[in-house]
Amino acid sequence: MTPRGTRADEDAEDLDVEEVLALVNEDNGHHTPGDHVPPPTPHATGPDQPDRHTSDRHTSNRHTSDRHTSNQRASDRHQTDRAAKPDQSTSDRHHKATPWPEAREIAARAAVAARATGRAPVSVPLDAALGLALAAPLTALTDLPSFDTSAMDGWAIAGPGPWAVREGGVLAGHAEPEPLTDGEAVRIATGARIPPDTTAVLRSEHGRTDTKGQLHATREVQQGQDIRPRGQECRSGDHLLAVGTLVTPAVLGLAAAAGYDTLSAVPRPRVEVLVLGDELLTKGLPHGGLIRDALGPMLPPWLRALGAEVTAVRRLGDDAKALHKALTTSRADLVVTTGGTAAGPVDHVHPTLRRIGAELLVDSVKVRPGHPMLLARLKEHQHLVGLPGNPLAAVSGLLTLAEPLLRTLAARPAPEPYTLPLRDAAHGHPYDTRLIPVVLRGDHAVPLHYHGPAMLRGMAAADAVAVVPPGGIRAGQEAELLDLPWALAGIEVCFT
Ligand SMILES: Nc1nc2c(c(=O)[nH]1)N[C@H]1C(S)=C(S)[C@@H](COP(=O)(O)OP(=O)(O)OC[C@H]3O[C@@H](n4cnc5c(N)ncnc54)[C@H](O)[C@@H]3O)O[C@H]1N2
Ligand code: MOO
Repeated sequence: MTPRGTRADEDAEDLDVEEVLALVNEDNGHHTPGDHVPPPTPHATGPDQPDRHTSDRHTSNRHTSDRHTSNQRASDRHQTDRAAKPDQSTSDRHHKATPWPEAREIAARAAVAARATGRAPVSVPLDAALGLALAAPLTALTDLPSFDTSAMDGWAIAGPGPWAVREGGVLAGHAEPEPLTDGEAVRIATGARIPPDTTAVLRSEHGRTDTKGQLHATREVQQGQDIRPRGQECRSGDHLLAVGTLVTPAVLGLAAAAGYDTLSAVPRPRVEVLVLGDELLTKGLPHGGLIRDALGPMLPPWLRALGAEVTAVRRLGDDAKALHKALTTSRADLVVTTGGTAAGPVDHVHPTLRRIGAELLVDSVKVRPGHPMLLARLKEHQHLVGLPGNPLAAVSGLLTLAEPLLRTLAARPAPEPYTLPLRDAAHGHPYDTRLIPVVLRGDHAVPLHYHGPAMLRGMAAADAVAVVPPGGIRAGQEAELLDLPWALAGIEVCFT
């Protein structure tokens, strides 16, 4: 929604005065000749500045780093500058910005409330249940195995050998065979029912028949060997899986084996995507100031990988009326907008939310890129995530707000947090969390270049995203990592 020519390039985020100062402080004055460092100017943040360092809930060793301390000094200096010349509008925006970890918690909590009141479990055929969370425990509907089963191809035998071999044989799927008598054997296949009074199964490679047709064991036979007794894995009524278990391919297999045709599951949250911006093309090359829409193709599969059912992707241009109508008529659990979150002349998201009386739960986040992202409650069970238009900023909004919200609505388990050392240093923002695409190489994460807010080049090559706390991370220092939904499983099996 950026009217052409009205706004400076946001990639200049990397030249933000706060950050340049932080880098200066990190270097402790060791500049190479010709370094250009802008002089301190009146700072663009609000009077809550000193609290920022303590309000972020990253690991404590990061907070106590030298870098942090030097940033604190930079912050103190900014405080003085601000006192001399406050900027009210930007001050307000920074003042209300939510720390990154807290924004994620607010998104998850909003979904807990919506899920508790608004989302009944559904009964889903097995072939449609992949990726859903179980809404009822999986309880065995049968014994498994449901009959005594041969574990091997060979002979069912009764008593000590040699054995007289009965005519015919028993195959998997046959009805219950006639009982054996002592000294008798019958050919049997893996998975076939064990005849009553069988004492063991002799594998085909462990038996030989003599010229009179008598069967001899070529090694010692143990009572019950290679018989899978009925109920070995579970008895009918046994609890197999808990409520909330993610339905994976293996869960589908177990459910089928245990007798299920349908599963009671938490439905996928329905998500509608509204792509805003008159400047967007859906095909061909950029021309005449128009650019390709990168978010329309990227968001639906990403949202599906996060557990959503994408019910519609609509391109609304920069049309406040159309946005108002779309928001007031949507029946989705979550509306995701792209662009229009800032305060430009055609940024209609905030005015429209005000107009419809939506409650802003998060109104900008202390994260780079993507700080103008927002979360609003439209109705009791309906939320809106406003993603900034810059493509990597939109990814940041997905990871920060949409992921915890959708995961919680879908009742999926939270991923286990994990860290890896960064191979190279990652510069941080002085006050905000920074999200940087990384590739995983051995036991290190390697930060990628091309992570400006308008760029997807780094993210498209990434395995994960590193969470860089205020002040940055030194080479070799551990960084929290967020997995991308396809990185571990591969795109075809990320349960979309
Ligand atoms: N005066 C200020 N201007 C801006 C601020 C600020 O704090 N003060 N924040 C900047 C930041 S940070 C971001 S991020 C953007 C967020 O802007 P919007 O959410 O209003 O997004 P737009 O202005 O509509 O677009 C921004 C940028 O992204 C391009 N875009 C939009 N949609 C798409 C899409 N679907 N595919 C590809 N590219 C898209 C759009 O053309 C713009 O270039 O605001 C800054 N401004
Ligand atoms: O710089 Mo904005 O942070 O592009 O999201």
